[in-house]
Amino acid sequence: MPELVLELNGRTWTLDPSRSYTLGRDPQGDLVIDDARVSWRHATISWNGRGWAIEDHGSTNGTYVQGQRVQQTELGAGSAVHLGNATDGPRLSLSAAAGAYSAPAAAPQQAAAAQQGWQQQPQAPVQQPHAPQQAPQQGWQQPPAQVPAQQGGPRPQGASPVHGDRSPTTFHQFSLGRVMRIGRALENELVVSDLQVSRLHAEFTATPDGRFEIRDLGSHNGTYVNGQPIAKSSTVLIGAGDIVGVGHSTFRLVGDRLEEFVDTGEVSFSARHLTVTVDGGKQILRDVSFGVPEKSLIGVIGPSGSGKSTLLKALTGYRPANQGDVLYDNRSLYKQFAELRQRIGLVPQDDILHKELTVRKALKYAAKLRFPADTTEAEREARIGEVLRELKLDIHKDKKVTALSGGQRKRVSVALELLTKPSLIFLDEPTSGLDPGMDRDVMQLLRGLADDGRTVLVVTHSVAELGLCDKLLVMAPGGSVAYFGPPEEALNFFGYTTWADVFSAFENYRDYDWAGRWKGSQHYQMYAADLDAVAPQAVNMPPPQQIRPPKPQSWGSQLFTLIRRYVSVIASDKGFMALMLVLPAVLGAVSLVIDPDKGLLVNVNEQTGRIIPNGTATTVLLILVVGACFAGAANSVRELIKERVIYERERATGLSRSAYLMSKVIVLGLITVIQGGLVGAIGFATRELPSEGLVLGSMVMLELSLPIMALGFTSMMFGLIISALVKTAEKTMPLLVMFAIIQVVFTGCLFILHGTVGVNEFSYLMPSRWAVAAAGTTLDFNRINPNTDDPGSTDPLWDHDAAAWGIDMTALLALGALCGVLVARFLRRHEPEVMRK
Ligand SMILES: Nc1ncnc2c1ncn2[C@@H]1O[C@H](COP(=O)(O)OP(=O)(O)OP(=O)(O)O)[C@@H](O)[C@H]1O
Repeated sequence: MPELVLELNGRTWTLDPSRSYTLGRDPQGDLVIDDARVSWRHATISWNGRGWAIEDHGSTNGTYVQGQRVQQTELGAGSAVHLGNATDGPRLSLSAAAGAYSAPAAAPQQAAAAQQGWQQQPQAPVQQPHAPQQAPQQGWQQPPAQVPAQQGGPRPQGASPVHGDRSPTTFHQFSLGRVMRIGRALENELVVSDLQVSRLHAEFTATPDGRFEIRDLGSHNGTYVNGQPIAKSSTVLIGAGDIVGVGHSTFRLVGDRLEEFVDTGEVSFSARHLTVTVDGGKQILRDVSFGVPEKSLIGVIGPSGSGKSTLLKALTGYRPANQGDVLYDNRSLYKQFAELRQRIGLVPQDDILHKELTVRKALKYAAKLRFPADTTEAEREARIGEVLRELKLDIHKDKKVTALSGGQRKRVSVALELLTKPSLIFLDEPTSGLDPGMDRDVMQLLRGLADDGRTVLVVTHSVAELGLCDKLLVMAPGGSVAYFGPPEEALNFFGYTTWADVFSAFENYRDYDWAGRWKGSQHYQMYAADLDAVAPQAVNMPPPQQIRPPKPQSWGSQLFTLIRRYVSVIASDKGFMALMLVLPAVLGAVSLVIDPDKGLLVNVNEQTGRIIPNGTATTVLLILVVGACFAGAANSVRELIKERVIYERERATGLSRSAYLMSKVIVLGLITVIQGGLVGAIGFATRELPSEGLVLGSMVMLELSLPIMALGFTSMMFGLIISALVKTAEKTMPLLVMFAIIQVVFTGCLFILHGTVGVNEFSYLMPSRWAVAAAGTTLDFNRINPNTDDPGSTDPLWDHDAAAWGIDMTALLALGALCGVLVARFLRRHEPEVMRK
């Protein structure tokens, strides 16, 4: 095979045709060219079977042969190539090798290069793919060869890079007229061992007329073509260059072969010109660009309000930037959000765990919600075991999350995100509130995660362990970049000895042009200039229906899991359970002290035949109604706010809003209805009641208790509204008290509402009004509590007939349903922006 000798800056390499060579500023590349005009991964030189060729990887400043910018061209002895500039960019001269290729010959050159400061990757043994065997009768073939996905591996002829300059992991050969099914199950022609993939996920068909199709087989996590999801069970034609995504794998057609790329996490990541503008035109993130190679840990620091959280939201797509792009493995995150979102893990500042559960249970429910419905319990358990071992949590797995230290708890949050093997992990202040030892522990954990083949970005306030990061991004007031580069050079860059000084400078010179200082620096030239050279572009996200996350589980299955998890959480909190019983019992019992010997019947003066108002009945009903209102609302008022962070994260991973809400309504509804029953049973048990009800005949006590139970339910729904509206849990208590007092006022027991224009109509919005009315129809409230100001006038809501009882109950429950609709709307406000559909 013909070798080529490459000469650059007076040094020479004998190129081996069995591998390719990456050129660029990336220290991990084969030929490292430290020139700002050269891109991080600029180009690759490889033997294509016929000759040597150079291929540009979309470099900013271009690759030039004979003064012409080239994308891909063949090279021969005597060729000269300039990188970054046609005339004075670094020049590669190529000449024929003197003798036949011999592997040892390369070694001394490598050693020499290393001594001279040139970094070359050790020449890892690379398996050359064998010529694929054509076996049409057998249909699809298993891969003829496994090629390690690493830089510098051989690339098949004619293929252009899809994922940076990574090489395909595997090739699959196929023949016309055959079908190749992809899935997790062993019976597929192409088995993908990835829990994100359904057992029978999709199938490629090579039609007899030479076209190729991909058909989704009703997969849980979706099949994607060029980052866009295809409809469930639909078929789409694919052509050369189209990328089909299935779980962590992507496939591309090259001739009659299918190249498979498996995302093992070792992918590059960059942000270009990210700018976020809020209503009113104010920019809160300004032109942020940075990029890192695979396996990087990036620290982000900056003073309060410098846009760190905004940046995190832009990078994760939670709140996409208005301008710029985020490139994941050279693919646009925004354009291909539907597919790439599944590769992102986000650990918010607050723990995304139910603290009452044990570590294992918390992970079990998370896995059940995030993995496709067709994963078995054993598969999920196995993955949980792997993650627990990886994060050294297996000894704590049966402990409740509350019993763990802050650092361990953070580990569990990370473990939860790692379940689905994300390649990019973002953490928002994971060490806030931790002592210095735990801070180090968490940062070392992140270092390990990056080293194991992931890109990890951590926003932090703690500067003690920044040295563990590969790169540091310092944000300046106003949301612009003040520095990006190695952490050890950062203080020097700012000219201070401590970070406290740097932050003081940010504070004292808020209007200083920190971004201008950064852009005028050498560090900028070295670490960000080439990313910035691409013109900023406006963000055009696909329509919301295309970026909706797939629902790995059906609605019913999500609901079932959520109910089980919620019941587990409640069951593990014995104090709460006891309170739920004691509260209605006490509220019911206090009504017994009110004129204990008096009943709830109409008082008629036997001599005169006139009706005497029965104050005991109105007071008892008032107390029971207030008890039910209070118990119902108190159950739910903290429910959504305390789980908001968990909800936000789970919503981004495909949780259904309505399934979530319904799980709360069912569990809390059941609890409040039982509590209402208890309040009614205690309150009415010792009282003299009418002998016949209007609807349930002799079951008068039940007929009277049903409005109390329904009131408990509707009050619980009001509580959920409060919980969905407030920003902090502390605000719920005053609102709960306010709600209960308003209910007292509008019961109709304290003053006559009927006939008071405006007030009466307003009272129709109050659940207590309808509950008192429904019980009042049975007790005949128009006679128990007659309108003395306007004798003879009666309240139609209190009419002593079954129809009035039915209307009152319907109105009460309809109010509850209306609250449900409102809660769903308010919940939407707390979802990642891309989820608000
Ligand atoms: N939706 C919005 N509308 C208007 N201004 C906003 C909005 N979101 C954030 N801001 C403002 O943008 C700036 C950056 O906010 P951001 O939360 O990203 O800062 P931060 O660096 O994360 O701060 P901290 O360290 O305090 O969390 C702040 O001044 C904030 O008030």
